[in-house]
Amino acid sequence: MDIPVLDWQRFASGSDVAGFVKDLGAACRDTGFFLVKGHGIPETLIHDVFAKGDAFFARPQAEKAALDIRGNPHNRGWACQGSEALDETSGQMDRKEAFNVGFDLPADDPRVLKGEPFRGVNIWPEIDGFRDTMLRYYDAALALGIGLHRAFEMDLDLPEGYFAPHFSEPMATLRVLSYPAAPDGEGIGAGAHTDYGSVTLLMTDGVGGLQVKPRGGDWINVPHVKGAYVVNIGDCLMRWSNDIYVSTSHRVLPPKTARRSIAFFLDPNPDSVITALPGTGEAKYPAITGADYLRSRLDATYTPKEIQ
Ligand SMILES: O=C(O)CCC(=O)C(=O)O
Ligand SMILES: [Fe+2]
Repeated sequence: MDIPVLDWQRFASGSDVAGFVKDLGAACRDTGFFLVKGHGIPETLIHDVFAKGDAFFARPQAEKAALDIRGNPHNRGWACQGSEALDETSGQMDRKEAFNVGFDLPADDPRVLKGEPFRGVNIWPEIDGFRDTMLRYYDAALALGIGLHRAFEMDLDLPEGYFAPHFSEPMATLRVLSYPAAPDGEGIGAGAHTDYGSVTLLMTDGVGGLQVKPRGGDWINVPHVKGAYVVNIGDCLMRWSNDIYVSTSHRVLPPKTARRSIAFFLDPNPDSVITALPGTGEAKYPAITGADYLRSRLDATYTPKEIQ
């Protein structure tokens, strides 16, 4: 078992579409983890997201607390140290903090006014260029995630464009993460979990700690390839593909030196109905909307603690 490195240019340039789709399909069935290089997202943009994240995490607690995610019904804002346990069975809280940006809508959007699930406005710290950088990155990562679904649809023998209407206004979340140095090695950076959505695009700063546990195997380190995304299949796509693709458990060990990462979780539109894709056989799971599925998973992750 290994984690392959796939070159997106083989698909995007049209030079080796069939070969890329075959390799991608194999990875999605094996561990659901692969690295993607040649993605075309500018290094400078990635650098800027890290820098804006650093600037935010360095702000005083009181300022960050005004953006607390626990007061936000739409999964946006700041998740402080000790607010989350990705492994909700471990009794251990994750040693990390994070900031979430969701699908951006104006305050007067009718869905926002009606309070539809996951249809909220983003909340922003007062940091020059923060909003603009995050939204530019959000759009670039979304385009790549949608592109990957074009390749999934070829691999799964779906009609061209099958996934597009499910990702027209998706519940995608951009999340910048900061893991403090933990030289004591105690606890966990991010507890063992599978991701909830369709696909996750993860960029790290190269500090180690991310591990994956293939089915029937032991924990292995995810290799770092500079500039490449770590991409993994989430539970929603596993369910949607009727278990043809797999999501795999992963975790982040407490790092010796401070570690940062940028996760982009691509979930479908809230009202997308997730039911076994055509041609995948008898459905193993009942149909569920994207919003109901994501909500059920998020509720398990956050503690019911009140905001202090
Ligand atoms: O920070 C990382 O490297 C991975 C984080 C992760 O797996 C998650 O937030 O779902
Ligand atoms: Fe994850």
